[in-house]
Amino acid sequence: MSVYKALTIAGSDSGGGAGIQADLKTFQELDVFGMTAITAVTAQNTLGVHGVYPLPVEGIVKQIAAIGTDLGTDAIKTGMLFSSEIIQAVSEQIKFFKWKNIIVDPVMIAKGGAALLQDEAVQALKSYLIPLSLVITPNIPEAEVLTGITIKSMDDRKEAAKRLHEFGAKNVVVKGGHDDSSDTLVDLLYDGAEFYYFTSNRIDTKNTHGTGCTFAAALTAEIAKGNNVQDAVQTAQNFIHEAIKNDLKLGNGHGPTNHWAYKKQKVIL
Ligand SMILES: Nc1ncnc2c1ncn2[C@@H]1O[C@H](COP(=O)(O)OP(=O)(O)O)[C@@H](O)[C@H]1O
Ligand SMILES: Cc1ncc(COP(=O)(O)O)c(N)n1
Repeated sequence: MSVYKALTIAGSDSGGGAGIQADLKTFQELDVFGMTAITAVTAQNTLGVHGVYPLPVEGIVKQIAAIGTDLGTDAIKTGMLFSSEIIQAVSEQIKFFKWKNIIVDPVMIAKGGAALLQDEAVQALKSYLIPLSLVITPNIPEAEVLTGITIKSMDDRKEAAKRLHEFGAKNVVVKGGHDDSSDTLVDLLYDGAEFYYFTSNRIDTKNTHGTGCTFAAALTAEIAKGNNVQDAVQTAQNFIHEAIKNDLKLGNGHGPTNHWAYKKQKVIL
């Protein structure tokens, strides 16, 4: 039996719904062996972020090197990277180990508004990490910050996707969760030649903590298993859809999604 592996380089969410915790749960559900390099510890729950504690860059580099010099990985997901120093160091490690299947979720702001990326680090994302990515998965506000394009329509989103491709991302997914103009939700994929539209029904819930992390982790797991980007985006959308639809109703604020739901529903079918 082949064991496929994925490494997540991201922040820890003590509440278990986003960050490293969401990534590991998603990898496990999709039959991929998960490994971690933690960039920052957050004190967080469904009500918000109560503290952010970045790790020393040396400690982050050592975690990545520990994977690179022994276990290896089939794909990497990056999430909360916090500072330009961390982004540079992570990018150098990715180049050093010649890793290719890099999925960049350009995490900037938590749902409650707390900054998970310093403002000056946006340029480092563009200069160092995005050019190494196989797929970048911004939500609409993140795509706006990265490109400077105000996104009001699908044409604006396509323009932003093209710009992100010019920055060096081989594939761009501009996710549609923040466009509440319709009940149909569209995640847009651009591969440098064509646009692909992945549609789903919008679910009316406040429990969307960690949706972006979970979507990108599912995409990473599918790439780790050797699937192509289009199929991986479709599975990621199916995974997050089930996770949101079958929410767990935990906590008093924006609750986590249900990482068990996709697999359970597949077993029942
Ligand atoms: N209310 C919702 N109903 C169904 N799917 C959703 C909903 N909100 C987000 N999604 C899906 O979750 C994923 C993350 O979307 P988005 O909210 O745009 O990103 P982020 O969580 O990074 O802000 C996307 O695949 C999107 O289609
Ligand atoms: C450690 C960490 N990483 C990422 C997010 C973004 O999650 P969301 O999907 O809620 O925007 C988060 N809240 N915490």
